[in-house]
Amino acid sequence: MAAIPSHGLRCFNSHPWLQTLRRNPSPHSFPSFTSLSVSLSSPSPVEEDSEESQLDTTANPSSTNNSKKKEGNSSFFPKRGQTLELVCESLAFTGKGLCKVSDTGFVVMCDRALPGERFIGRVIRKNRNYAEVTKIKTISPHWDFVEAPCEHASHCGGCKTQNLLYEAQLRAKEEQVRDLVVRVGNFSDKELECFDIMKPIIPCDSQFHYRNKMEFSFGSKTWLPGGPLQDIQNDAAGYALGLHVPGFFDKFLNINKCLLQSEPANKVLKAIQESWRDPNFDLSPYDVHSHAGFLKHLMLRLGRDINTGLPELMVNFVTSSYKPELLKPLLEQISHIPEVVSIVNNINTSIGNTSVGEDEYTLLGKSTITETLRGLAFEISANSFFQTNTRQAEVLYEIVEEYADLKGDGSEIVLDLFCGTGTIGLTLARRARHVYGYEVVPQAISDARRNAKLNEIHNATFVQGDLNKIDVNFGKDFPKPDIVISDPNRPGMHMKLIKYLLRLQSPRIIYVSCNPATCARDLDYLCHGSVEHNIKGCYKLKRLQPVDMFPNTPHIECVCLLELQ
Ligand SMILES: C[S@@+](CC[C@H](N)C(=O)[O-])C[C@H]1O[C@@H](n2cnc3c(N)ncnc32)[C@H](O)[C@@H]1O
Repeated sequence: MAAIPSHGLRCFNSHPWLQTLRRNPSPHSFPSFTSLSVSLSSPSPVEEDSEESQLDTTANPSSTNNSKKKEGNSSFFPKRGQTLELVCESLAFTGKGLCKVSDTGFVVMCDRALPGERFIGRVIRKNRNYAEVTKIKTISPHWDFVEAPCEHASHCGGCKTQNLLYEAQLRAKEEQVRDLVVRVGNFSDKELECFDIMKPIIPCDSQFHYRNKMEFSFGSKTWLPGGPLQDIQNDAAGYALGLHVPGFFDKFLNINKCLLQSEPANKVLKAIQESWRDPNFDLSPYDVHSHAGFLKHLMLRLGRDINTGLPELMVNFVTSSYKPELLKPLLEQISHIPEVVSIVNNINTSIGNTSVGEDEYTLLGKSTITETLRGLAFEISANSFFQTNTRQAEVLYEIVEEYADLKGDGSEIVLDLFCGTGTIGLTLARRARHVYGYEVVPQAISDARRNAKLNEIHNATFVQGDLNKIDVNFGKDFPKPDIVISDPNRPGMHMKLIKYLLRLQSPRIIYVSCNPATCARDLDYLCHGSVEHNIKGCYKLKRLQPVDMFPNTPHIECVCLLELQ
């Protein structure tokens, strides 16, 4: 397993602002996790200003800053719509650029501002102790600039850091994890360092084409970068098939090719792009305002044939009703592509934006695809969770196995919480007495059970259930585990589960996380407790391994090893 040298510590020390923020937590310091997450979870999108035409011409940006200097640090708070000249100091958690207003130190966050970049931003949102701006003009570029290979890179919500050198992306991610573990998790830099807890981030060998699953949305209005919405309703030329414009549920950037997904997936996307607007097909995109229209999402998922190792692709059309005859012409365009082995149709009649259907029909080929991970075969259906970067998932699971450190004599019990299709539990089952997996999605549980059979694993039990709703009876159906694996999705663990784990006192917990902020919070609860929640921590953080599963995006994965004190 390749690891790059630890940039984190070096970089951390070379950023005096970060030290200052920690030493001097003032109202103008870095936005707290809580305030940041509030603003993220309840965004009130403000239209992005379009380029310089929107610039406040009555005051040049530097004079704006100068006039504010006179007001003094404590009273400085920018107004909505105000323009500021800013320099991005670092990438904060969620991938936004963190800037400070000169002299006042007031913190401003800007999407797509990268470290070292000098730019003019307009205030679009004010939070308790920081503001958010939209970039309207770059004055000088960021450090570590590289040309982004994708034409959509500067607008698409998928890749936000494509034009940042990969080593700089890794450095920033490592810094963010360290920062959150210190600020939110209440671990000291010293203990992370002295006890060799935090490991250097593990890079991803492929920075493109690494995603095995992409979900594109159909929309009735294409958004063109820098321009107004193409408001030509009912005109197929204005229809979009692509990704959401960041922060907007109703604007779509039309995408013909995505560099994060595989070549076979791009072949399918191209074939559909070239045909779905054909008026003879009578296909309409679903409109999120009027709730009229048929096509909602196109999900493309890549696996491999477990015998030949050849790629196999699932195409999932999510539609608002079941009208297979309408999809027929599209099927004709893609069924000849050799990698396409499964075409399914999820029917989602809700007005929400989700791609999970209430009903699913197999229109062509198989209802699942397969993939091989750490020597085991897995069947994956359209709506089951499966790690989206297969190669890096192998790296992640190898770390989990290392941290689990099973004796291999078949004496130990493993509890796999948030087990998805059972991938982690099944890779450990070979060396355990029994694995118990819990997961909320019924389809994932059936996949997990089928996967156990497929691999002739007979010592694994998978149970469907909501881990946010456990009661005092949870845990009565299985023996006390020696090792708990917990791999929640972004919101992290519910307090009920934290309390259960603190009562359970299993010797070892391996916490796999795709959100370092909630991970840091949960580590704090498990290790230090919380007066507010009336819990006493009883674990010690032994290892924290960040893994880059998602190059060119702000997402970070971590594996943490906790031992009972
Ligand atoms: C990050 S995935 C991990 C899956 C699996 N460990 C893996 O590596 O493939 C999180 C899983 O938690 C499940 N999940 C989310 N909320 C849940 C809840 N409240 N109770 C149980 N499972 C939940 C999701 O369906 C998903 O399969």
